[in-house]
Amino acid sequence: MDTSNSKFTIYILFSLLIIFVLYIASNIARNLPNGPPGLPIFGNIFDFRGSLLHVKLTEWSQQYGDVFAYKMGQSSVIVLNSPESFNDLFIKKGQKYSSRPRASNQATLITEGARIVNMQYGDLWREHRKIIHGFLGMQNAKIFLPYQEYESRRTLKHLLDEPDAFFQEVARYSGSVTFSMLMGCRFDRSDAFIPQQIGKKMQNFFTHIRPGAWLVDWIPILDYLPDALAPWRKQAVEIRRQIMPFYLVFYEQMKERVRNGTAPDCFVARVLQNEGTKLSETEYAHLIAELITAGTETTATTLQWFFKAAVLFPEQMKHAQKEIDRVVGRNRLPNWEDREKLPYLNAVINELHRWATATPLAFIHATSEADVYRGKSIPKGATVIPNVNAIHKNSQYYPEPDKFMPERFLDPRDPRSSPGASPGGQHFAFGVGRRECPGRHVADASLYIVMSRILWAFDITPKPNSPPPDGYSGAFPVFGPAVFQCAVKPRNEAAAQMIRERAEVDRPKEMEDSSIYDELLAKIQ
Ligand code: HEM
Repeated sequence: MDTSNSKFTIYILFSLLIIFVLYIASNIARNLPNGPPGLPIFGNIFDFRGSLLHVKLTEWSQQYGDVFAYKMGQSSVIVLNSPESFNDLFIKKGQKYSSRPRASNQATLITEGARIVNMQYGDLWREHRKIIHGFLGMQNAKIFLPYQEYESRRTLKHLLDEPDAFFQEVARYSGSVTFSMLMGCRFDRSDAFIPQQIGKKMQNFFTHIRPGAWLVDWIPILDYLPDALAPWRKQAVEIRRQIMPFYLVFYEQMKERVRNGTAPDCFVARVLQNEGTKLSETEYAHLIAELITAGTETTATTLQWFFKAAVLFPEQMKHAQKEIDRVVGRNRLPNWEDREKLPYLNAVINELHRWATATPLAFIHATSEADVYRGKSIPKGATVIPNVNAIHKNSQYYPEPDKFMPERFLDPRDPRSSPGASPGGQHFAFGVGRRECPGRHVADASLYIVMSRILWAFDITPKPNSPPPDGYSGAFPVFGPAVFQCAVKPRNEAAAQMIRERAEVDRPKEMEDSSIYDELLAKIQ
């Protein structure tokens, strides 16, 4: 090797050493919570290759404890993995921990800053949340009941006619409940076009707005490049163009019908008629997109997990069926009044949220002020991840976490309850604190009525030689089970007869059929 080459090598090694020392020193000076060591400049970016975020973070929680930090490029990410840290930070210090990450200009190009799910904590978020609460709050959620009641009977009929289509049918059910309320229209077929599209649009949307989806999210200096050298900006606008025209069809159509007096009585029409609502056109369109997506996908996914739980844990489902038969009898379907007499079924619903959490990381939070927690610094603007999955899968909080044990959610006075088997009878599937899911009461009622009736009417069993595979379908933040098959058979002929008799009666009011949108949607595909 000649001397100039060896001088160059020494120079490079020395520079790398300096960068490394500065990186370690800056981390020590920042006094972040401990966590996995990363690379200078890149942080832990390369640690996530080939693994799902919630799986990797749960692995790390076992190594680094209930509060740890890691680096994505220059940004700090704090991960909370225990009910105590959720309580201390999201609830007691909700003022500081209820924002969303600011890092992504890419996400802003896609959402136009108008989606509540990734809105900063502040006035605009409050305004959107107020409108949503008016629609979904505990009291208002009651106006959903007739739709849930009717659509759940339609689900029984569809399962009777096409038992293999249960994956699509639950998407139809939850989409139809949401659309009845939002748009005054419903879906009649399990393979209806709109619910399937909502699933696809949602995946495309979240894949590209989640923090870290783009390299520039983690290396913000790249954002100073002009448009000609930053093709990712054009890509973000293109993603918006793939998603928003679908939702704009519903918005524009309803606006027109409100104008000419032909709109059905529904939430979107009422919001558009309300002069007091202070949203811009863009915000309206995104609000509708948001509610359609959030209302449909999460509930549908939870119901897909329910079918999987039924296949894997037949004994627990038999217990629930026995309880339903005892309380309801075999001469009518379960109804709303039965709920308080069905503690085991309620425990099945809670355990379902725990065992297979549809949103395993809830949604990503960020700090709006700097803070100190357990002697460690949490910077202003840090990403904070509620790792619900790590709590739900931790045997310290839920012994034998892989088992489906509704007993952990029974009242401790119930002799069947397993003592100390859940922290305060709680799960965290809807998030906690100020960003907690505003749709949880609606979701809860949707799940109760359809699950109680499916268990009343059907036995769900494995198909010979096709056990459900492990793994997931979907993408951050909503994960369902990998597609599987099962047998869905009426428990007896009388149950099948009851399903047929009750399928069409007592329609809540004349709903439009979603096919009125088909022609408009076809134009934008
Ligand atoms: C089983 C069903 C559901 C699950 C598991 C679920 C779960 C969640 C979770 C984990 C969050 C994020 C909480 C956080 O940031 O900490 C959330 C937010 C949200 N959910 Fe749900 N959800 C469900 C149903 C619904 C329904 C039916 C609606 C509306 C019709 C809805 C509307 C929303 C909205 C608008 C937000 C954003 C709130 C904000 O950022 O302030 N969700 N949901």
